[in-house]
Amino acid sequence: MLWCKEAEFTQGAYALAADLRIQTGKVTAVIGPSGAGKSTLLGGLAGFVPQTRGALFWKGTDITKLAPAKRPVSMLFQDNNLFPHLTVLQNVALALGAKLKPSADVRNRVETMLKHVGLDGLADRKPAELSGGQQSRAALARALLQDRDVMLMDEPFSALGPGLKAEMLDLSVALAKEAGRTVLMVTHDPNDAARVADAIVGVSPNKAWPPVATQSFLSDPPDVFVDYLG
Ligand SMILES: Nc1ncnc2c1ncn2[C@@H]1O[C@H](COP(=O)(O)OP(=O)(O)OP(=O)(O)O)[C@@H](O)[C@H]1O
Repeated sequence: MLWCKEAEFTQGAYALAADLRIQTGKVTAVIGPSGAGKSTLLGGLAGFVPQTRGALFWKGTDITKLAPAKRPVSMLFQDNNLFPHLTVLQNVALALGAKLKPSADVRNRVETMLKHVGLDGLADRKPAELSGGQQSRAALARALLQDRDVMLMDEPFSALGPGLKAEMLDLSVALAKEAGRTVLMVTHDPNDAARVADAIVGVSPNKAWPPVATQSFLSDPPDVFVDYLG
């Protein structure tokens, strides 16, 4: 379980309170109005946004003070964070702490993962030689190879067209589940949540609410989200 115990995450003048528990191995969608604090929540869990109150536990271990790189968390962002001067192989191999000339073993592991995400044969291209969807796949491969228990997705596919966005979301969730990950994904689309999420964390200004089963949240939303869901 990922437990935000009476936590507060703060960016400048903005503070988000979160007192909630996320179940291990489940997919949880994070939804709520623009500017409410969804990215703040994920950034706080990843350790990029300062935690100013409370504690954060993963499977009973206090990770509140751990630096981002030491947390059991991988993150997929909208900009993919691929290094333009590195090949796909080198970018993805970074997940394994590999140097610029990966060993044969690392190359094998990366190429197997590239096959999983549909990038077979593209290991030696640079990011600029890939389509937007292929770049997303490379970032997904890197996040999956990182082998961290929790995968945070902050709308990584929102720049893609609707069909590809849905396909990438489904692929990410399927592969993350296969790898036994716990997934938190920000989305603006309740249909995404309905399709892939077990539960929904609603974020209203300054507060992230405890998760509610997806169907209950969508069919009978908590009062504070009724207007947002329309
Ligand atoms: N670096 C920062 N410094 C100060 N305030 C910030 C910073 N980043 C975000 N904020 C503020 O924190 C609040 C929450 O922002 P956040 O990006 O978490 O919202 P969001 O729900 O993810 O929004 P969106 O759906 O538009 O991406 C906003 O009021 C925003 O202006």
